[in-house]
Amino acid sequence: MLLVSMQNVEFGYSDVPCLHGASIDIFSGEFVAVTGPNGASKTTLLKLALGVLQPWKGKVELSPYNSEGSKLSVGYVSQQIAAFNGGFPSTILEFVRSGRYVRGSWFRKLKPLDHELTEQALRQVGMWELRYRKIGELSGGQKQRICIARALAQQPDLLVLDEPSTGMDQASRFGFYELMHHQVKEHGRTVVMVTHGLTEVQPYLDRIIELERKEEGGWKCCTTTSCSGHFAPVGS
Ligand SMILES: Nc1ncnc2c1ncn2[C@@H]1O[C@H](COP(=O)(O)OP(=O)(O)OP(=O)(O)O)[C@@H](O)[C@H]1O
Repeated sequence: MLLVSMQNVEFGYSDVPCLHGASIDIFSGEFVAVTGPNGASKTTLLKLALGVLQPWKGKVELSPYNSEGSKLSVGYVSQQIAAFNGGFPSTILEFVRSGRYVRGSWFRKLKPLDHELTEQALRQVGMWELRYRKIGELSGGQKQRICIARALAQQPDLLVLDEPSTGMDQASRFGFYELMHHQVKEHGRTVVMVTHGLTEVQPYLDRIIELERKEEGGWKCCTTTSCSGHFAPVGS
């Protein structure tokens, strides 16, 4: 099922264009990487796909429904984790649990399932033991993990991640790729991830979307490459 469709999109900031002729499709149940050099408009592409930005020209459609016909839920982890400075007052547990409010009203009472999914997400990213720590005291890689946990706790149909493995050590990165692969293959989620570490993650992917500079005037366009997505976990 087609979740995101972008056709011939043009976009820029103020009157400076940065994306030209961008056409991509994202299907449910795919693990897709978006790659390209710094400033190639990868973040911009994600924001357009999610409807955060509106294209100058062309068409962007985000399906309102998932493959089961329910309302599509989207988890987004942005690049801006530096916002959690030393004074950020929440604990890890409170922050990740707050993701559960995204499913339903902000004023509803949390149920046992909400606590269960919060714990599960924190365990998945290896941060359960640190759950009472203040966010402002965490390292960059730890902050990244709890942002991922908050998105996972929402059980999103579509998970959109902007350079999520930044600040993670190598072992953590591979654990993270495996976790995302599992989310796609076992839970039917769709994962779209901006990355600069393509070589590492490629065995886990179904597809790569690449942003390239166009020769005439620095405009960008997309090419897509299919991958095997046949990563086999150790012991399988
Ligand atoms: N809010 C903004 N206002 C003006 N220009 C912007 C804004 N955000 C991004 N840009 C410009 O748009 C272009 C694409 O930026 P974008 O952040 O999408 O690139 P990126 O591929 O994600 O980069 P990186 O790999 O460095 O994170 C860049 O030239 C950037 O300077």
